[in-house]
Amino acid sequence: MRLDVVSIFPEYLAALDVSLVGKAAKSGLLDVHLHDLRDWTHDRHRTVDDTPYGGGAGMVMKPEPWGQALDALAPADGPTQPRLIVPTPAGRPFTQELAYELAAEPWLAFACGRYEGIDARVASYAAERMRVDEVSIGDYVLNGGEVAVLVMVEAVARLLPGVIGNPESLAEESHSGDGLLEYPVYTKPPAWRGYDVPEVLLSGNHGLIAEWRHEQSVRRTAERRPDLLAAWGDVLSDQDGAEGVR
Ligand SMILES: Nc1nc2cc(Br)ccc2s1
Repeated sequence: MRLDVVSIFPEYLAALDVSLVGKAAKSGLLDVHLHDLRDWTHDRHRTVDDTPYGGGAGMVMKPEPWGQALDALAPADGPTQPRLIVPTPAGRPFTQELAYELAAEPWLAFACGRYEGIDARVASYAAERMRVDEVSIGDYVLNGGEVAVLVMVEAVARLLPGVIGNPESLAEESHSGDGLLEYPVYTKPPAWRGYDVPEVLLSGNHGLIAEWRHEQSVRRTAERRPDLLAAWGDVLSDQDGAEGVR
């Protein structure tokens, strides 16, 4: 997968060279290209923003640099086009489902907005030749799209075949196929500061363990994300809670 990221702070994306994503890049699974939007400005101050039409506080990112950046990294007469992702608080929610969808794309481009956002005509211009998704990573406002890109790139990259060691671990994560939150996990020692690992996990009875884990997932989802529980009936039992038996 090729990834292009355009930002006025490309150094913000240096984190993509670290850890799992960095390993994927070094192994050739990811081909990451960072671009400084100011490379497509032509005035002495390398201006990328201006005051908003219609008034209001803050500044808006000018369309010209973005248009030239998109034309440079994805020429209109090129053989293929990227899928353009524009992080914005006003976007569609970024979900695990969307992460899987993006992981299937051969080429993603990310446009990192700053200030009050990017002139709306840029997305319209881009949509003439590439798929454009304006995406939100949550109902809060950041100072720019760079952090959102780091979140989305990590969520997408880890789904690429060969990036994480044990693909089986993807199946049981929160927000994986069954729509439930992940069950609580434990490791040695069996007793720690007055907390014991739930007995069922030490039993070796894989059927009981699977049943306990499912019930814990449902319990957690009901407590923390009842909105996700719409598809599940009340299968909670009155077994010991996940905090362990004191
Ligand atoms: N939650 C989010 N906040 C922001 C702010 C700006 Br400015 C650009 C993108 C995003 S995504």
